[in-house]
Amino acid sequence: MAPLSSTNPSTTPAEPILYSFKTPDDLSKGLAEFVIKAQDDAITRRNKFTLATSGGSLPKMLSKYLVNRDDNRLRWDKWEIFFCDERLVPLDHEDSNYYLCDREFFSKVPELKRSQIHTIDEKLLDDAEELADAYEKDLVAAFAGKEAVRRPVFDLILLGMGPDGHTCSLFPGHELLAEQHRWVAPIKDSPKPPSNRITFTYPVLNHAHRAAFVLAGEGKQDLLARTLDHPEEGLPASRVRPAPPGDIYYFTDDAASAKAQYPKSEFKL
Ligand SMILES: O=C(O)[C@H](O)[C@@H](O)[C@H](O)[C@H](O)COP(=O)(O)O
Repeated sequence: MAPLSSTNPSTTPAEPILYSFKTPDDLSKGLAEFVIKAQDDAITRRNKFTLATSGGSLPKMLSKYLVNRDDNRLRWDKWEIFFCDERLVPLDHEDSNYYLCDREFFSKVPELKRSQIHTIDEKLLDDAEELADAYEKDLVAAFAGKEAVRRPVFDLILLGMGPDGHTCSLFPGHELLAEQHRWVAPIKDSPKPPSNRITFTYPVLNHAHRAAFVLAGEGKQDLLARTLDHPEEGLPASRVRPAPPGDIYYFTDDAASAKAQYPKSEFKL
């Protein structure tokens, strides 16, 4: 695999790196190794690891080989977790991405404190604008360092991809695809229910150190081929191209990558 700490010296975003694993289980194993490497790099650099996660099928695949390890490689106390998008429902609602991630992942890691997980403010559920602004302020606070924060630079952003090519809550043809200022935006007309959500925007996604899509199963074949082989279509997912020195990865199983012509890279750390 390309070295995670490699710097891309040009101003053109790096080309996507596609890893295809034989089975979903192999994918989960590789993903866990990748996350641990990203964690280690981040801790070496800044003594903390900032991760943003999505909902959907991702949390389950992510947690499989990260929880219940006996090798002490995970430095949970250094993790700071955000959500790439969130639905405007209470945190104990089945539709909540936090709820899903907690069920599949966080609750299985007793070392992870609730204060390390940045959830939406439930008091603001009736006001999507205010809620998005409040979540953006959380980002500003978390990324404020010695230098003024111009963009939050996540160590790792983990993404899913919906059947229409959406990622986070950025949907094809939606005006939010053009958002250049807000880091977190409300969306009141999400075609995927529930309709009220907040989402990271491209200014956040495209400034990450590394972003990675995770997709498994035959159902993703056409979508992955469209995204990687036809970026000119401009699907929301293919617009995730972090600025240098950022990198973009695709973690798939062989079923999902079967139709993509895009070259696969050998996965090695
Ligand atoms: O809140 C959401 O709706 C998700 O964050 C969403 O962006 C998800 O990642 C994709 O829809 C892929 O979902 P699957 O992994 O279930 O296909």
